[in-house]
Amino acid sequence: MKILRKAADMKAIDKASMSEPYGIAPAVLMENAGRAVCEKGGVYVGGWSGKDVMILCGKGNNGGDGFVTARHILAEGGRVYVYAFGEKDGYSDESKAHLKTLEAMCDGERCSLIYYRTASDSALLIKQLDTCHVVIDALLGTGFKGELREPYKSIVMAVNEAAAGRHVTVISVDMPSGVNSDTGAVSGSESEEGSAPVMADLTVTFGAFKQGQFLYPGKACTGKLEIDHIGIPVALSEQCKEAVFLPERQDVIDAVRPRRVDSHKGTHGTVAVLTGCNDMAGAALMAVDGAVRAGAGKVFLYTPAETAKYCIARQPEVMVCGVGPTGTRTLGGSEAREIIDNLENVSVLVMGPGMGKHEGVFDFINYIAEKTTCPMIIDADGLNCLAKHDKQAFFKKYGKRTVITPHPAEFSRLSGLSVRDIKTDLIKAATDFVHTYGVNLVLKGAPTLTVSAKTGHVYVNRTGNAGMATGGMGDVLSGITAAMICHDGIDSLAVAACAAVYLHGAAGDYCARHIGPYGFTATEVASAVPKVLAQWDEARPMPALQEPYIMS
Ligand SMILES: NC(=O)C1=CN([C@@H]2O[C@H](COP(=O)(O)OP(=O)(O)OC[C@H]3O[C@@H](n4cnc5c(N)ncnc54)[C@H](OP(=O)(O)O)[C@@H]3O)[C@@H](O)[C@H]2O)[C@@H](O)CC1
Ligand SMILES: [K+]
Repeated sequence: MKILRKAADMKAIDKASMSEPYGIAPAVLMENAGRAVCEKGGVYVGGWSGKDVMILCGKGNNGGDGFVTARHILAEGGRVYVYAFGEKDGYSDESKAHLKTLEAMCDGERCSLIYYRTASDSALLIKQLDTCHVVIDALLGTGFKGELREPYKSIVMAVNEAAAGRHVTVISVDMPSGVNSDTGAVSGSESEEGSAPVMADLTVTFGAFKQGQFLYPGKACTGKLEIDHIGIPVALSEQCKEAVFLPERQDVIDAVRPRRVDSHKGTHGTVAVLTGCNDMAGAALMAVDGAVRAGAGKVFLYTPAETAKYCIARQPEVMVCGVGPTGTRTLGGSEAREIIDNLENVSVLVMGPGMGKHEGVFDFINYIAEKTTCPMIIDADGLNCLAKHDKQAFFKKYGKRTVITPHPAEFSRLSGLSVRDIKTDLIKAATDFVHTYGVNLVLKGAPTLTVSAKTGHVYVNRTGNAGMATGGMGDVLSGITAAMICHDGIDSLAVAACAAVYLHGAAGDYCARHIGPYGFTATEVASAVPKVLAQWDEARPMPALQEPYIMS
């Protein structure tokens, strides 16, 4: 599974590479970084020969990578215009060494080096932009934070205009300048006069992916993303204490193992969805649909007697139980007491979707939690009611066996943070909450994050699309999550939730491909789940029991 890093992690890895026992010279990592940009960038632009390339080098080590890139592009037949924004003496030793070599190669024809100082340098730069084919953005990497300052602000604006108007290709070194590598926050979002970040066509990153390349809005600036390991020792790049992971398709396929051929419905768990109110039967039906489609062995729906009328026979595979006497329209404490004995053999509970905002919801959930021991998924109205009660006490008792699945507005109510603050540093908001309350969290959005209460590990999901930004998707996800918790071979709530989120997004992607970019429904996403599972089966080697030599 790929690991996403922060700037501080990269600094520590960089330092450890240079220290005992490895002792890699800093100039070597920089050399490898610059060479990687030339190689991967060359493939992207169809070779450097005959290309005019502007290389913008900032004051830090990102700029140093730019000096090396220039030398390699030159060797590949490109013409380079290098702008250095730092003072010669202000660069790090390794950047200085590479700058010195580049300086010796300048002939004013194929290689020019301009120390950017005044407005006249800016005029020259903007004029040269007109004729360049490619811009290499080595202004700012992992060292960037806040808002772009001048002169970068005006230069980045000119580069973006050239890219939009003249189709100049922009290749960013490590990070698009103006994107925070930890949070994905971008320059220009805080004030109207702020400057937008570089909009890269390609970003070549080093050693590890950075968190900000996978979080919006930074993700939208990154373009195609390539990685080069630049010779960092594997043991260092694989260290994963408190890591943020990027699960890939194969990771999820490995976790969601195929069913045993001799399995039966008892092997695949019993899901009880306890939810619904008044006439809000849709959310409950979509939650059970998610559980059925993702393979739960048996699915029960316990819903108020009045709601049950709409649910019975809508999905014949589901056993619908109306709770309370005729006329019961909500679930509260007395309804919980009525059904508790039926929940003895349930493998996982789902509560919250379409449950309503009345006071009884908390009594219901609290009583069920107290009298059961199985995993619970709490979503939507279940979360809104917890936000109003003593969530600290609730999660202290039940957090470890609970998965909560809020969207940002629900998470805002739970955490007390504004939606804006949550989005400004999504990973911090999510991990702080899990550290405080000790509950497994699925924070829905683009991207959805899953955080494990047990390990603190964060999983950033890559599947899904904007067509899924519509009602009912979260209800379906809660059902899929329940089925994944029951799935034979998955023994961690966080891994089950992470697999469910990936599967749900992949089913949404299937719908976007086969139905349309949007306009598909949550029910259609649930129906696409078995199709994605079939694709995963095709990607696996044949199960041992079906191999011909055993059959004969
Ligand atoms: N394994 C590794 O880690 C390796 C890393 N390598 C490379 O090093 C890069 C990290 O280098 P780094 O630490 O020198 O930081 P970097 O991104 O050049 O920026 C520092 C400069 O940014 C400036 N600045 C900050 N905010 C600003 C703003 N808002 N607006 C304007 N300026 C702003 C800040 O200025 P100051 O605030 O100090 O005045 C300072 O001058 C990394 O991304 C990768 O490319 C490779 O060489 C190989 C191995
Ligand atoms: K950059």
